[in-house]
Amino acid sequence: ASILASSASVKRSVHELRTSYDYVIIGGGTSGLVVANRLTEDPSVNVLVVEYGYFGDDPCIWMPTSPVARITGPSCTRHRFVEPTVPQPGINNASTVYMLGAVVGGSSAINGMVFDRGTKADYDSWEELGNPGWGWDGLFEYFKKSATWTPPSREAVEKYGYTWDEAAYGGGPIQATLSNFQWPNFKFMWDAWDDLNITGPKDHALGQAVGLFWLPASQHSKNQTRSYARYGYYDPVRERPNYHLFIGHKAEKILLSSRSAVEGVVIYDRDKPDEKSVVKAKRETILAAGGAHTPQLLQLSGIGPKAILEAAGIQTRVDLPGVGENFQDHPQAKLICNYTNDFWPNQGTLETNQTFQAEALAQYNTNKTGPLTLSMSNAVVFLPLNGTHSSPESFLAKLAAQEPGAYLPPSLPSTVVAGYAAQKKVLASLYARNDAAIYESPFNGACSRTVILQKPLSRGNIHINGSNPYGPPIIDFRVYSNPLDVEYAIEGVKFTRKLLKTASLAPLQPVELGPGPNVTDTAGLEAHVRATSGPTSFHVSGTAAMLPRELGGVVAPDLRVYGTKGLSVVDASIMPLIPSAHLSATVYAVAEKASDIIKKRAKRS
Ligand SMILES: Cc1cc2nc3c(=O)[nH]c(=O)nc-3n(C[C@H](O)[C@H](O)[C@H](O)COP(=O)(O)OP(=O)(O)OC[C@H]3O[C@@H](n4cnc5c(N)ncnc54)[C@H](O)[C@@H]3O)c2cc1C
Repeated sequence: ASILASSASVKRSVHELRTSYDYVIIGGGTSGLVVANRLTEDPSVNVLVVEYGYFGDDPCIWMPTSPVARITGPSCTRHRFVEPTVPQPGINNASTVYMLGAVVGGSSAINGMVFDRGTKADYDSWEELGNPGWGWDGLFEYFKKSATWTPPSREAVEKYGYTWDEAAYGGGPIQATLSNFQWPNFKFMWDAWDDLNITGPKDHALGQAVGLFWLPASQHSKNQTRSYARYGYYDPVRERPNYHLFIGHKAEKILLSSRSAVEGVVIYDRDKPDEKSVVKAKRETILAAGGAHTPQLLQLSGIGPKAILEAAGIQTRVDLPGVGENFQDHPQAKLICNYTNDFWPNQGTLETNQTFQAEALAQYNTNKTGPLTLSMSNAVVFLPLNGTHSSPESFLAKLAAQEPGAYLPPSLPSTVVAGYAAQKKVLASLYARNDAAIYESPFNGACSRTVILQKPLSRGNIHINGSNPYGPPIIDFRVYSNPLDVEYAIEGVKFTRKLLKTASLAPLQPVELGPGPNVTDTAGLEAHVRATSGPTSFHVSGTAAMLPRELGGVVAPDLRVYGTKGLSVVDASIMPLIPSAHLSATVYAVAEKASDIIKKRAKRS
């Protein structure tokens, strides 16, 4: 066990807890640890965090880059929820293993460490949907408050031409940087995008995340380890006597009074589900269990769509149809290719060549350099509809003509449909703009490309299982249920093909393997897209959306759950529309802002 894990604030048994706390936070993940840190800044306030996971001190957590898990032995399986998902008709009935962090630090402990923000237009659309103060101007200070920028080495800056703008960052707990290492074939891919006349901002993080740009990682530049919620927000304050972190315990449901005020939270040791206890908050109970488990907990507590609760035998306390609906993620389509004349070494070498792996590991362990300091990728293109679709006008016309309810799940309550109608208007304007991204393709030099759909029009849902309500939730992406998402995926693959014809990639002699150069008709491309797409980038969001209640909202702009007293949500589930970015930076900013909102209302009461 680590030294940190024996800190005074860590609790392992209910007998070590107080009878009540000012705040109980459910989930010691990305958002939960931010809010706990900020609330315990006031020594007169005490906070309990209930976290299902334990501390994760394994290399698969602290070392950057994903292939490394395979190199360094035991993977992070024990620090993950691996939730089943519903087979997806849109991708030939494939189902996916859905991973989420189940460890102190939550998904920030196991994610790909891409640390980017969406565009100004992304967050302004949240405000437009009825959330004053949640636009770019209202969030920017919190993006800065949560993150610190440290430049890479001077040598790397010169070699790769890295650019940034310090104005995008403050002095916050999460460390952002770029690796001192890139694969030799990387520059060719960067130049290939350049050949397509794609330019980009000096730093994406000032609200202009469109074009070709550097993609920071949440990484400590000095020792080249992951920077995440535990290291940034928990470890530095772990000795605060007013902060209790209760690990290895699961929150089962929230108990409500007859007037729907929170009376307590039922919890149990994750290995002893029959021995239940109740913890109580005097001021607020705060849900930070993440986009899949927050709606599950609400539903198990009787807060959710009546029909779903009834089917599971749960008494409805607050009929809130939006709980678990509006599920959004970023689906990934693929262009598969190979270089005939690749450089050695490359990403594939690290994945397959054991001698090279051993050398890379030694290099990392000895002086923190080399390929293992590079997380998923440090460069990306984010692009609008215009330029990535062969006929943006026809796409926009088809979108305008769609009935809002046409491709939503059947028998969806009218408020949720109304919410989607409102989103659709905002989405139509985002699709039409040149300063909002619809297409993403991150890269590190390898030939094959993912085309990540940034503004999916399909909506999924996460419901408790009628026949086993306390088991894992049912996760249904409903990927490609809206035919325009399939159309865009096809167009995205077609557009990406242009890369392979660029002068800059010519020396590497790229060969298209999937769909294959002969596949040019829509039916063939559609078959490829459906056979090879993944439904997720592990960006679960939107399932307890911050929207007006009459639009299927679950929380108000002050993050309190409609129809309840003393209950709020601070995690990725509150995002009404998924931003065009990987989510962690936004989750940190949201949780920073949430902390201020919660502190302010405590002062007033
Ligand atoms: C595999 C993967 C790769 C990703 N890659 C990237 C990336 O490269 N860049 C990026 O920006 N984002 C990435 N993301 C997304 C990003 O990490 C998440 O959106 C973000 O961390 C979510 O924060 P959260 O606070 O909403 O939830 P989490 O951080 O998941 O926190 C939820 C916490 O609640 C706990 N919990 C859940 N249920 C209960 C319960 N009933 N009782 C007690 N505790 C409970 C969990 O154990 C967890 O610690 C990735 C996510 C995953 C899973």
